[in-house]
Amino acid sequence: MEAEEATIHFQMPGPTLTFQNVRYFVNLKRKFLHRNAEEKEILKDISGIMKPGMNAILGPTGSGKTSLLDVIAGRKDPKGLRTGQVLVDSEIVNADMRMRSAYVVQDDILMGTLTVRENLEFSANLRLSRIEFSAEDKKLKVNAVIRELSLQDCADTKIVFSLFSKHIGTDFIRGISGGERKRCSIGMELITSPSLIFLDEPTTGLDANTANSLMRLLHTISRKGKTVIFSIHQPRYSIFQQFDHMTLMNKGEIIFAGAPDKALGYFEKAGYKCEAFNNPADFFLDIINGEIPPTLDTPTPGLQTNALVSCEDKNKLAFYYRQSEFYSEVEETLRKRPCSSVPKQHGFRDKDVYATPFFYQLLIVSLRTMKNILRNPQTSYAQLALNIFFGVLVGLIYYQIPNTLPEAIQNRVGAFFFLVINMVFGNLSAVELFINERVLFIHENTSGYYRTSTYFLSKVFADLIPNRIFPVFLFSAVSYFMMGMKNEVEAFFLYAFTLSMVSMAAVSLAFLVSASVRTFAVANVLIALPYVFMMVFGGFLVNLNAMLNWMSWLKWISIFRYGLNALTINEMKGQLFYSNTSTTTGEEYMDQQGIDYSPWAFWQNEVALISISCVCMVFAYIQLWRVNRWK
Ligand SMILES: Nc1ncnc2c1ncn2[C@@H]1O[C@H](COP(=O)(O)OP(=O)(O)OP(=O)(O)O)[C@@H](O)[C@H]1O
Repeated sequence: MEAEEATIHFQMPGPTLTFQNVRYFVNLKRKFLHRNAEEKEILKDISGIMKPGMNAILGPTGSGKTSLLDVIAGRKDPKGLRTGQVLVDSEIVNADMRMRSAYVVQDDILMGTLTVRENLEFSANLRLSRIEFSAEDKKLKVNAVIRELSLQDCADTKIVFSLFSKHIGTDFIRGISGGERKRCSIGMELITSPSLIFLDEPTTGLDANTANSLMRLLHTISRKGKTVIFSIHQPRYSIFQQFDHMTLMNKGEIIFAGAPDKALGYFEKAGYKCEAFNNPADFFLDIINGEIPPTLDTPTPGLQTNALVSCEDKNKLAFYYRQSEFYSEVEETLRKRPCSSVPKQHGFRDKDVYATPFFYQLLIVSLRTMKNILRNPQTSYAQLALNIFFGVLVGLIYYQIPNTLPEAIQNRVGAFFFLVINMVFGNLSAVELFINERVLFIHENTSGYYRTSTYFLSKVFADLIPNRIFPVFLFSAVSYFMMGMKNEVEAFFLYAFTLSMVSMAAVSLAFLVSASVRTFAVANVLIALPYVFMMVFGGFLVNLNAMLNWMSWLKWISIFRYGLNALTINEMKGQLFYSNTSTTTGEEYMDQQGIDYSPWAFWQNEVALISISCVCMVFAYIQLWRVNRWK
C-alpha cells in the first residue's frame, strides 16, 4: 500500500513561478484594406510571484485570468509577449518545462468511448518512460490516481458525454458526472507526477458541492508541496478559504496579489469596507465591478493623497496596487531572483521531448483508435451496410449485363461510372475525421502524449484501411458477380483493387480537407467542389478530346478518369460484343474512346491513383503538423 502511495506522491517539491513586466498583445481582425491588424493589449505590464501551494487568479469575466494563466504556463503564442519573461525557479519556460508541468483545460478533453481507467492507462502508457516504469508500475500508478481522486466507483464507466462523442451520446447511456469527468481530467495530468499544475477555471460548470470537493482535492495535492495555479471566477467562501495566494485581476492588470487574509485589510485601507457575513471573493468582484463605492476618508499609507481619484484615465485599483507595499515586495524579490540564460523559444516544441518511442506510441494510439471504432460502431457499420447496399443496388440495376449490342457497352460504361461515383462520394464522411478530433489531438499532442506522425499514421492504419478499404472488397464481391462481369479470377481482383484505390484516393483528399479546416460547413464545400470537378473531367460526362485546351489539364488530376479507365481496360480487353448485323471488340471501343489498353497503361491508372493518395496524405500530414498549438 505504501509503495502504491509512493507512486502518486510527487518526486520533487513544487517550483516557484515568477513573471515580471509581462505585456501581452493579441491581434484583432484585420480591417478591410488595412495592411496591419489592430492589436489589443490584454496583459498590461504585470509582475507576480507564485509559490508552492494554492495560487488563485481571480477576477470578473474578461479581466485576463485565462490569458495570464496561459502566458505563465507557456501555452500562449510567444509572438504576443512584447516585454517581460516568465521563470519557473530560475529557468525560462520552454518546451521541456511545459512537458514537466500539467495543464488542465476548462473543457474536459477525454476519449468518450473509453472508461476512466482506460483513459488514465492511455496517459500512463504514453507519458511514463518505459525504462523507468514497468507495466506493473504503470498499473499501480493508475490505481493510486484513481484512489487519490476518489474515482473508484466510476473507474470502469465510460466517459461517453465528453467532447467528440457528444453527438453519439444518447439519453440511454449516462456517462460519468461532471465532477468525475473533471477529476478524471486532473488524473490524466497527475499520472506524470508534475510538481507544477495549472488549471483553467476548474470549478466552472460544477455544482457548489462538487466544486468544493474538487478544490479540497487540489488543496490536498498542494499540501504535498506542489505549486497549484488556477483561474477561478467566483468562488464560494469555503473555497476562498483554501487559497494560499490570490491574484486579483481587472482589465488585464493586477489590482492585488498576496495572501487572501491580508486582502480585506488592504482594501479597507483603500476605502472599501467588507460588510459582515459577505463573502470576501464576492466583495472583491463587487469592488472591481464598481458596485461598492470607495469611502475615501481613510488615509492610504504609502499612496499620494487621493491617488484613487487623481488617476482619472487609469485603472485606479491597479494604480493603487502599484503604490502599495505588496507590489514593492514583489518588485524587490524579482530584482534579486537569479535567471538562467536560456534563449527565448518560438516554436511550440524545441526538441523531441516525448517519454515513449515512436513505434510504441503508434501501437498505443492505434489500439485506442480501434477500440473507439469498435465501441462507436455507427461509422464502421454504416460504412459496411452502405457498401453491401450499393453493391446489391448496382448488381440489380446492371444485373447480368449481356454481350449483345448496344446494351453490352452502354451498360458496362454506365456501371463503371456508377461504381466510381459510389466509391468517391461514399467517402464524403471522411472529412469528419480530424475535425471531430481536432481539440483532442491538439490537447494530447501539446501535452506530450504522442507525436503528430504517430497520430496521423494511427488514423491511416486503424481507421482508413479497416473502415474504408476492407468494405470495398465486400462491395466488389457482391457487385461483380451480380453484374456478370468477365469470368476471370484475375479480372475480379483487379476490379476490387481498382475500386479500393479509387476509394483510398477519395479518402485521402477528404483527409486533406479535414486536416485543413475547423468546421464541417467549410469542409463539405471544399470536398464537394473537387469531387464534382473530377467527375466532370472523368471522361464520362464530357468527351475529353473535345474539351477546351486550357481546361483539359484537369483530367490529369481526376480520380474519376483513372478509375473509369482502369475499370474499362480490365473489363473490355479481350471481349467480343455482337448484334444481329455486326460484331465489335472491346479493344475497338477503347480505340474509339482514345483509351490506351496496353498492360502498362492499365497500371499507369493505378499508379496515378496511388500518387494522388500519397500527395494528399503528405499534404494532410503537413496541415496537421501546422495546426496552431498556441492558445
Ligand atoms: N485571441 C484574442 N483575441 C482578441 N481578444 C482576446 C483574445 N484573447 C483574449 N482576448 C481578450 O482579452 C481579455 C481577457 O480575456 P481572458 O479570456 O483572459 O479573460 P478571463 O478573465 O479569463 O474571462 P472569462 O472568465 O470570461 O474566461 C478579454 O477582453 C478578451 O476578449
